[in-house]
Amino acid sequence: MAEQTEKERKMLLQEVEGLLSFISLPILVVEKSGQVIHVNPTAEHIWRRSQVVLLNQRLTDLVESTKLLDFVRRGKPLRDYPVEIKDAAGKHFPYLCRLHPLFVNRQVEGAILQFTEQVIETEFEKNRKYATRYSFEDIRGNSPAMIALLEQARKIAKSDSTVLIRGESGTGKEVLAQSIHHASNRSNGPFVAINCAAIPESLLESELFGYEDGAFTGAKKGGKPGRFELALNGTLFLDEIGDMPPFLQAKLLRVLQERRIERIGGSESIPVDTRLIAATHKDLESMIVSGQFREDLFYRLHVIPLYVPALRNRKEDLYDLIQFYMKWFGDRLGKEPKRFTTAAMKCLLEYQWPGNIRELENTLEYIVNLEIGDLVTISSLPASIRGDRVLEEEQTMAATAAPAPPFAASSLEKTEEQLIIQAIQRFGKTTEGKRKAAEHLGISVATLYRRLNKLKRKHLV
Ligand SMILES: Nc1ncnc2c1ncn2[C@@H]1O[C@H](COP(=O)(O)OP(=O)(O)OP(=O)(O)O)[C@@H](O)[C@H]1O
Repeated sequence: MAEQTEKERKMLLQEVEGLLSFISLPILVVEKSGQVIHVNPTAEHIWRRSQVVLLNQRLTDLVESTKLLDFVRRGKPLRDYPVEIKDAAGKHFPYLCRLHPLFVNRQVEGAILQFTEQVIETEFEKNRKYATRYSFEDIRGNSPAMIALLEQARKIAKSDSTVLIRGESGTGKEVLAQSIHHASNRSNGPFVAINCAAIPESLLESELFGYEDGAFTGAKKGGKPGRFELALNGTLFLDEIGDMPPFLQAKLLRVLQERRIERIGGSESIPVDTRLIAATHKDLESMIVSGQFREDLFYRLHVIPLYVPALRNRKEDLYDLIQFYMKWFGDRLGKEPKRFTTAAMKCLLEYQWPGNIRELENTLEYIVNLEIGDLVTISSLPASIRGDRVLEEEQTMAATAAPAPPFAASSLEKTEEQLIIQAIQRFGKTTEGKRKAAEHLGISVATLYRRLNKLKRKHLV
């Protein structure tokens, strides 16, 4: 009988070992005391110790965590509990631990622990993170300025020379940079972007060049590659280069000259195989004169200069872009495209668009979201765009609805007076009422007060 039980126990042990060997994540089985009693081959690989050595270890020798052993003893199941594993060389690596407690007669006897890498991304995730969203086909615009720009950009896409893209904010500089990468011989490599204005100076250096283990207080264990390294065989997009601090301008210049980098706190010189595209909305020439930007760096970057025109300088493209975004947001939000009154369209076409395509995109998203039926009038446009023009449209609409009166300045004036009187009757004469009336009419409060004073003089209000 005892012989039979012993045989079954041995079989069971072999089954456990066999099953564990099929699992590609590192597994430790521990007793309540923390003594390791089973490991799988992946664990040997992760801890860089043989099975025999691991079986003589205790959990606290292998995993850095103040609480894990306590959880084992209490039989507490865990999912994604952050710990650090310690390898034979004493290096620490962040992992997430899953704990499955083992009970016999309701008493905790041990646990199965499974570990998953915490920060190391899969190739798929890496590629998705650094993939481009845009290609030349996505860039809309048939104005002569855009046609010339796109022709030039397509021509230089295949070369490895540094590109400097200039243009106002929101004109599409990053879209162009991505399209160049997409059409280049490096399109299978990553497109890594960094905004030099958005990252604090103190972090920008380590983000760009990376660092070695222990390079500074707070540095991640094991070090970290910088964006230059991440962009290997791909393109590095340095956005807002005009905001790069002087000491980094000097460092970047050296990298461009030597095509090698060194991580902070490291001594190894790493070759840089990445194409550089820089962009800025700043006037670098004036910055050179005022000593804020290095002239030598400017010439290193200015190998292929491209200029993206502001939207107000390519008004030929506006109508098409408005229709495009109306349809695009309509499709995305499941809404029918709306029509514009002539005056509303005129207003959009005459507006100066200081925020360029980004502002246009936001405006169309706003309009598509409005619950106003299918006709967009001036009063549905954002106040910053319609300005004082709402009256103009209401007058035109009133004029088309009623039999056309003989045009006279006085009739226009009367319509305007009527609209103001109606708005005041509707919202009231209080300060809040006047504010609402002004908003409804699409004019500033100051303009409303001026008009009301005039009406008061005529004893109409
Ligand atoms: N030609 C274009 N056709 C369609 N959409 C465009 C075009 N150019 C830009 N866009 C859109 O405009 C928005 C702004 O583009 P992008 O971020 O490339 O501008 P930018 O010039 O890099 O801005 P910033 O200087 O503020 O970083 C993007 O959301 C993009 O979808």
